[in-house]
Formats: sequence, C-alpha cells, structure tokens
Amino acid sequence: MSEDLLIARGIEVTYGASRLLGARKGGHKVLHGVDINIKRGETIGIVGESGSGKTTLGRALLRLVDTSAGEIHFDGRDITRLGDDQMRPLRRRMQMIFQDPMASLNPRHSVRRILVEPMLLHKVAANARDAETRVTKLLDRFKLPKAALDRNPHELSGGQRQRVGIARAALLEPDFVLADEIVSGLDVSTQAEALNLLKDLSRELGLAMAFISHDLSVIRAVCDRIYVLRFGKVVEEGRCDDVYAAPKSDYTKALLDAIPLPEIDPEWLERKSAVDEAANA
Ligand SMILES: Nc1ncnc2c1ncn2[C@@H]1O[C@H](COP(=O)(O)OP(=O)(O)OP(=O)(O)O)[C@@H](O)[C@H]1O
Repeated sequence: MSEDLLIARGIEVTYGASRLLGARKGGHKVLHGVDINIKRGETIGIVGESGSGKTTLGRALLRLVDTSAGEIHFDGRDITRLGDDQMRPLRRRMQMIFQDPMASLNPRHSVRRILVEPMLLHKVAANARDAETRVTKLLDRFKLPKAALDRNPHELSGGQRQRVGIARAALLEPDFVLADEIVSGLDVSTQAEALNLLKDLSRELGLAMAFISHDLSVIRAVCDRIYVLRFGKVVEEGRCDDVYAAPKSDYTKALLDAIPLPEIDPEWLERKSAVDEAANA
C-alpha cells in the first residue's frame, strides 16, 4: 500500500470554458498545473491570498469541479474521469467541512437528523437506531449537549454548529477531510477548540486532512506540510516548520510578514518590566 492517499499531477481548472466539438474554448484558467500529494494520516495546509485558487484546488481534489488537464489518484485509483455513479462509493471516504455551517447544514432539520441521515445514506450504520446510538456516544467527544440533538442549527452557537459539521463528517469514517476556511468566522478560543478536535480526530482515526486558510497562524497550529499558492500555481511546498523558519519564496515571506503579532496585554507588559528590572538590579 502506497503511503500517498491522494496524488494530483498537473491539475488545471478553467471556469466558463465553452465546449466546441468536445474541445474546450475560452474561459478563465485559475489553476495552472498544480502538483500535490497527501500521505495517509497527514495534514497539509493550502495557503495563499484571496483568489489564488485554494478553494478551486480543494474542490478539484474531491472531483467537485471539472479539471481541464492533469490527473487525480485516490488510494491508488485514477479518479480523474470517474462519472458520478463511480464516484458515489468514494464520496463517503472524502468529506468536506465548510466555512459556514449555516449554509451547509439544513436549517429545517434537527441536529439528530443532520447526523443520522448521512450515516444511513452511506450505509455506515445498519439502521436508524444503530446510527443514533453512535451519535449519542460521540456527543461528549464533540462537546455537544444531549439537548442539541433536538435543536435546529440556528438554535446552536457558532462553535457548536461548526462541531456538528465536524461530527457529521467524522461519523462517516472518511479517509480524507477537506476543511475550507472552517474557523475564520469564530472567535479565537472557539477556533482553538475546533482545531484541537480535528487534530485529535486525525490522530485517532488516521485521517488525512487538507486545511485551506488565508490565516497562516491557523495552518501552523495544525499542519505537517504546507503548499503556498499564488495565481493558481504552487510557489512553495515544504514541512511547516521549515517553511515558517526559512521561507524560500518572496511571496511566502510576504505572507508570513503579514501575520499580525499577538495582542499584548498592557498589564502583563508592566508586570514583565517590573520582573525584568528586579532581575537586572
Ligand atoms: N464557480 C466559479 N465560476 C467562475 N469563476 C470562479 C468560480 N469559483 C471561483 N472562481 C474564480 O476563480 C479564482 C480562484 O477562486 P478561489 O475561490 O479558488 O480562490 P481562493 O484562493 O479560495 O479565494 P478566497 O480565499 O477568497 O476564498 C477567482 O478569480 C474566482 O473569482
């Protein structure tokens, strides 16, 4: 078994191309020959400015947008040209968590239904009772109160909603999870909670994950390796620690320079100066 779960070579995506006698014409090319590989159990980060093609790349890896060139292999199988029917059995294994759970969770369904139905659809659970037993067992794990099961998404906090989205993906026992800007709408402590949860899950379940974010501090907290995208091309790739310590491309350096410094509590600064002064006296 190869250690690579997902391999993409020379991926190109062109939006709005018209087809003339089978050939693609015109359109706006947003990915220009991207190579990427994700090992089993590995977490990678995809970073870059707005419009650099991060979401398009993520969706191309899951075969949610058409590619105009290149190849995608998942678990040793070429999936580049599989039709919907052939992709269906693989869909359970490749899950996506979205930035805005309000948009991805059906507002008219209870949390119970949101969690149970996909398990039945993908035949992960034998029946509704089995599915509900599994959901109930996992509630603590996802820091969701039992009462949340009877609520609709809009009756939950932003953090709880995001954890329902994560739980829905995790209950399907995927091999790969794509997380697209999933913590950008949350406050810092809720972000940390969601990221730690995903980190623990990836470790426990041997999940491979791809995190898309424009926030390089989020990526650093969770990823083993990082791909830096600019104008639809990979300008740098490497182990997170190496890239953050010594970025090779000027573009990565500029992105890293743009990370805001943590806010410093003035009281802490005062106490620190007093301690420093006493030490130097
Ligand atoms: N469905 C679409 N149809 C046409 N053009 C699109 C579509 N989706 C994205 N684009 C264009 O493709 C380019 C890349 O968009 P993409 O969303 O992949 O970038 P991104 O790096 O994820 O940006 P952001 O950080 O703002 O989400 C942009 O110019 C965008 O306008």
